[in-house]
Amino acid sequence: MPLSIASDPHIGPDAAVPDAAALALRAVHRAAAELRRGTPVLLRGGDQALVLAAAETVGAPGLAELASLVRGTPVLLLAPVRAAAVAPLPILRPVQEDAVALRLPPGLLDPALLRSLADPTADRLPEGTRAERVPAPPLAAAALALAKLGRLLPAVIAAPAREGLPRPDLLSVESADVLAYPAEAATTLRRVAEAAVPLEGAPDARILAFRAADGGIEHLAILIGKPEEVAARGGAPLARLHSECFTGDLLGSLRCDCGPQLRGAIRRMGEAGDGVLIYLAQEGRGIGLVNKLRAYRLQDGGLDTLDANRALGWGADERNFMVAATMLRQIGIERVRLLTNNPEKLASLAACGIGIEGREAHAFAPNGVNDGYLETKARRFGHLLA
Ligand SMILES: Nc1nc2c(ncn2[C@@H]2O[C@H](COP(=O)(O)OP(=O)(O)OP(=O)(O)O)[C@@H](O)[C@H]2O)c(=O)[nH]1
Ligand SMILES: [Zn+2]
Repeated sequence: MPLSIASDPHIGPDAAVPDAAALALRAVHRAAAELRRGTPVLLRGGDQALVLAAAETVGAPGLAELASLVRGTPVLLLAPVRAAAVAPLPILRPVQEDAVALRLPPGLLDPALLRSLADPTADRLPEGTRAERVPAPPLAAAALALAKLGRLLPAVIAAPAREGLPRPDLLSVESADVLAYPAEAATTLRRVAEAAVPLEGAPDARILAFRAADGGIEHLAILIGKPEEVAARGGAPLARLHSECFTGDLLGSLRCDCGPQLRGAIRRMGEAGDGVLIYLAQEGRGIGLVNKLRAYRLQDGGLDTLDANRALGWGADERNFMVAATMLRQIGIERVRLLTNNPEKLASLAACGIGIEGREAHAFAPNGVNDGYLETKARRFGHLLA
């Protein structure tokens, strides 16, 4: 039978015209993908327009394309902590701004140098490289936020767009849409697949996959027993928000406690009979696997897990727990007993409207490698040890 769009009850008469929110998500996701492949994009806000490319991915062709699209000399936008490392201020004063702009000496705009300025784990900066601080252009904060949405280092080369843009091949995105993207994307999460997957220690398990309209990676809910029925009876099921950790969850890395926490939560829910584990595609506390590996390099050089994130230009914890709250609500769970040691997780989930009926400690003994990491989580993130 030929496919008939009109017969699909989910596609109404206006379906050919995506609404403004869908267009905004689409534009941001496409723009982040352009940055990932080293292509310039146009960032607009009010009467301002910046052309930018990611320092980490841009090659010589991308830089030449950028130069043809802008007026003036491009500047390098960096997160303040990274800027302080490559262009220290003469006197120490508190850094207030979201982004710092650096002007590079003429003729020094080459991809390898940009990468060295952006990435504290890349090749050392050539001796005598001088970068001068200049006022950051409008939209600089949104420019860095867009790079971060692409899981790239927050480091972009940027200049005001030349008159007459946009060009048809240049992707354009609104700065307000970039800043609103994480919360907007979370509201569009929908269930797309479900199957029983018996697990060791919890044979009565199902996996539900949730996809957002942004085109991003799916988040998963692992339901053990019938937590939605516990909720329907007025109870608060055991719940765990677990952020993806490729190294710990899959490979059994000893650097962190994620593997034992993941399997321990499943075992505990299996013993209790019911529970829900939200498995968030927010690797490395939201910075992505590539940046987490960079953070590990910095930790091997003496920084702790928090300062390593900051040295890369990221915040200490970049996760968005609105995703978890939306998924829980769609499953029918409004109140939980949360397995966690992290007070920030409790506060964030509560701020997203999920009732916290109690906290269940979820600590595992150090393994001889992750001792410093656990100690840092307690001392600097305020993790509760019992
Ligand atoms: N950036 C960064 N991420 C890390 C590091 N070590 C582990 N992670 C990530 O941290 C996340 C694990 O955090 P969770 O276990 O969900 O949460 P938590 O903040 O430790 O709080 P708990 O609920 O008490 O476990 C995973 O995404 C890991 O990939 C690190 O050194 N740097
Ligand atoms: Zn881990």
